[in-house]
Amino acid sequence: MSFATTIHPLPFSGHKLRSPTANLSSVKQGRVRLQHRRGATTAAGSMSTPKTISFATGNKKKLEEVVAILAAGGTLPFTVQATKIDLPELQGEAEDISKEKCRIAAKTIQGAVMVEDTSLCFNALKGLPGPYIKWFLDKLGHEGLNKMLVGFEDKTAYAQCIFAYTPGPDMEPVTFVGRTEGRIVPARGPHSFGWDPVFEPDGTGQTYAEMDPEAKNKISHRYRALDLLRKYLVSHASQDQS
Ligand SMILES: O=c1[nH]c(=O)c2ncn([C@@H]3O[C@H](COP(=O)(O)OP(=O)(O)OP(=O)(O)O)[C@@H](O)[C@H]3O)c2[nH]1
Ligand SMILES: [Mg+2]
Repeated sequence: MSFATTIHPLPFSGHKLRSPTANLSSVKQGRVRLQHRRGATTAAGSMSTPKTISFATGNKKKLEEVVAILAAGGTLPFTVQATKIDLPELQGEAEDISKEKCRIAAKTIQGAVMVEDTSLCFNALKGLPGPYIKWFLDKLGHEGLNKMLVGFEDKTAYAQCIFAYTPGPDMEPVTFVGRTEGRIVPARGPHSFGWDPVFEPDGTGQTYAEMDPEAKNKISHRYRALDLLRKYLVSHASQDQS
């Protein structure tokens, strides 16, 4: 399989995606173009990777990281298009949540789509808050997340990202799980993204919030899951570009 080695990350809607102050509405329908060149053979029919895949999310920070991770990862034979959708916060097991978000997004978009769902799992609490971290963070804040573990010696936790991808509505999504192990600590670093200040990945001595974005994007739960999805999409890409 041979794909071009050049990558052409185009800004999501007029460069605004890279700005921390970017408005979500400004990234609607933004895109990163990752160009391909001629290959040799054709991959499997209806399941081959489409030329354009929507990344559906309502979270601009996720979008920024996904763009940066894909742009750093080399050539891709498809274009990723950011699509702002208010996806429901579902209940259940993390993988089922991600799949269902994907089905809903594919039905809404009527096309190929990827989504992700992120969990923050405390080992002392057998994986909770997990996919419900959004509400726990919202209601309790960083201090409250720490207080949840006051009665436990075990402060270890893992950040988990599950990407779900489908080539289109009516097709079963496939999922890709990325985990980063760490522990919950009192908040350190800028408060620019969710629970980043209270999660310290193992072996780094820094919270996600204290790390350079490039450093986070090399070890993060999101990077690990997206790397698996990227490899899947590349391996399923049609190489017949003539
Ligand atoms: O500090 C953080 N570092 C991260 O790397 C990260 N990734 C996600 N989150 C937050 O964890 C919850 C997941 O919920 P979530 O997956 O449903 O996301 P969401 O509702 O914001 O977007 P989406 O569902 O439209 O894609 C939400 O509060 C997100 O803001 C993060 N916080
Ligand atoms: Mg959500």
